[in-house]
Amino acid sequence: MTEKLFDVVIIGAGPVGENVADRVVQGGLTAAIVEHELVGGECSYWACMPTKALLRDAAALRAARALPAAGRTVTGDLDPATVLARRDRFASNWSESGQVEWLNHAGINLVRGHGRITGTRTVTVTQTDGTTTTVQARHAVVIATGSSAHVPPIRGLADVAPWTSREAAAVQNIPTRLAIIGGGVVGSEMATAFSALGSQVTLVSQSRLLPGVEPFASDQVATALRTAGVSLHLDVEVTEAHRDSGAVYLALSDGATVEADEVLVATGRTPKTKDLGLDHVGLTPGDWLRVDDALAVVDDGGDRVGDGWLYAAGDVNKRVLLTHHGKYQGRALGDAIAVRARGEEPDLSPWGRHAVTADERAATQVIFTDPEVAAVGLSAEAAAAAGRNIRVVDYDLGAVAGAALHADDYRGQARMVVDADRNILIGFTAVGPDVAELLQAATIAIAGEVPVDRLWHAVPAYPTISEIWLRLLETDRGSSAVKDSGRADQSG
Ligand SMILES: Cc1cc2nc3c(=O)[nH]c(=O)nc-3n(C[C@H](O)[C@H](O)[C@H](O)COP(=O)(O)OP(=O)(O)OC[C@H]3O[C@@H](n4cnc5c(N)ncnc54)[C@H](O)[C@@H]3O)c2cc1C
Ligand SMILES: NC(=O)c1ccc[n+]([C@@H]2O[C@H](COP(=O)([O-])OP(=O)(O)OC[C@H]3O[C@@H](n4cnc5c(N)ncnc54)[C@H](O)[C@@H]3O)[C@@H](O)[C@H]2O)c1
Repeated sequence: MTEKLFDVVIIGAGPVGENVADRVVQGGLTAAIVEHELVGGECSYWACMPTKALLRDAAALRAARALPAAGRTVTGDLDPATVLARRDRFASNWSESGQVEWLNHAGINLVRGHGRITGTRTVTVTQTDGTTTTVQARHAVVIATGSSAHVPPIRGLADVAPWTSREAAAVQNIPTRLAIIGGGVVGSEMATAFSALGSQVTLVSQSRLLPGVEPFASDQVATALRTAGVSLHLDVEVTEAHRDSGAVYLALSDGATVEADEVLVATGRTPKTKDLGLDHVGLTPGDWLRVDDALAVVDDGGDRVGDGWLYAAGDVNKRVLLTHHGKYQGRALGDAIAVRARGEEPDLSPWGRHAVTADERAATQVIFTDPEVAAVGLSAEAAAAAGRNIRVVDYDLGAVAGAALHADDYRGQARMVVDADRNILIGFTAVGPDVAELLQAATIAIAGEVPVDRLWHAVPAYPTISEIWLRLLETDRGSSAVKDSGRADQSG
């Protein structure tokens, strides 16, 4: 057995673990990162990048077809093989060499193998040949082990060899018929992608589509999927699955049966904490890790584990299961650990240098369906449930001149949620073609707590889709209802 000593030990070299390690090293400490699969994690090889590559060609095709002359130049269909080849490049052909090179360049020590906590500030790493290395941390151990697909206990499901998001993201042969269980972000994006790539898609979900976003956004995505030929069974459960002569059959709670060639399970995530040695620190293996404001791991009573040497960042702490928020946590945490190692206190006040305030107040997400959904902060429902005194302002995006110019028959909607007591924005959602890039303006307004009256002076350029801001602000002041009356305002 080998023994090693570093200032900080991080378990998991996904995007979050890499960011923690980078900030720790930038702060003058030594760091080891433990990885048992590919350096780069889920996002790089089976999630964000490959899935967006599966979706991008179809979005470009739709954009061209929404214009009369450009649309006439598009005469063929998507070639799945070419799309998959580009997807392979965006998954780095499942090679981690570039990421390992980056670790070396950043001065981060890679320890290969499966990490388990075996004592105070101690991680034991087991290599595939069974040899072990004990890695001791002077200051902190950070768990950044991420999450994997949750497969629900539906009778027969495990026996039909269901796909998870991994098999879908790395698909080599597009199935003729694809059934999807789950209508969240993964289910909706995969339905969009596989339908565009030629599969006949049937999606079954026990809730409405995209239950986490404003209902008007889910409705528009559901309508578009149905128009594209996707069969949606919403608010319905799958009661049983079986395979017969190659085909998969799903029995639904409303009596219907779905027949497909493959079935994708997209019903949420489970934390990678089962075999992590959590029992050595009094926690239950398999649970999500609870953390406090400093991202220190706490027990059920809210007390820090040990004397506060154990932290958790990214998917595994269940705060926000998104790469960019996990990386944000990783930057804050890495810097805070370095500050503490110097004997100083981190700034954990709201919006402070080492706080992760945006997780609660300004979490951002783009869902790359067609139309896209872009959301930040609170939905109207979540704000009301939190007891906030709010104003909700809606506007038809298709009535904005820039949007009408962008695509014929542009359909979309935007909503801002205003804290009526403080007169600041606390939520924004847009649904429509190419709304992703609208999000950062809303994010800055929310994180900056910019008074709505000052937003009047952020004048959007004409004719861009960003003029939605002017229209929302006018509507908030009650001054535009007559002028636009749901038609494109082409006068500016
Ligand atoms: C299909 C899909 C699409 C997505 N698309 C997006 C998107 O477009 N944008 C977005 O922001 N988010 C997206 N996400 C979410 C995103 O993938 C995750 O939020 C992100 O990967 C979390 O990063 P992480 O570092 O916490 O965990 P991971 O990326 O899962 O990395 C954890 C790492 O830890 C390693 N590990 C685990 N246990 C051990 C152990 N005991 N010892 C050693 N190593 C270990 C794993 O092998 C892995 O490399 C998507 C998710 C899915 C499923
Ligand atoms: N563009 C992006 O940012 C992006 C893309 C993909 C995934 N992600 C992240 O990955 C995570 C996982 O996504 P997900 O879609 O797996 O989870 P999710 O929690 O977003 O959605 C799960 C869906 O499955 C349904 N469901 C659960 N159990 C079911 C059952 N037994 N039968 C039928 N339906 C059932 C739920 O009602 C819900 O609609 C999310 O947190 C998401 O943010 C992000």
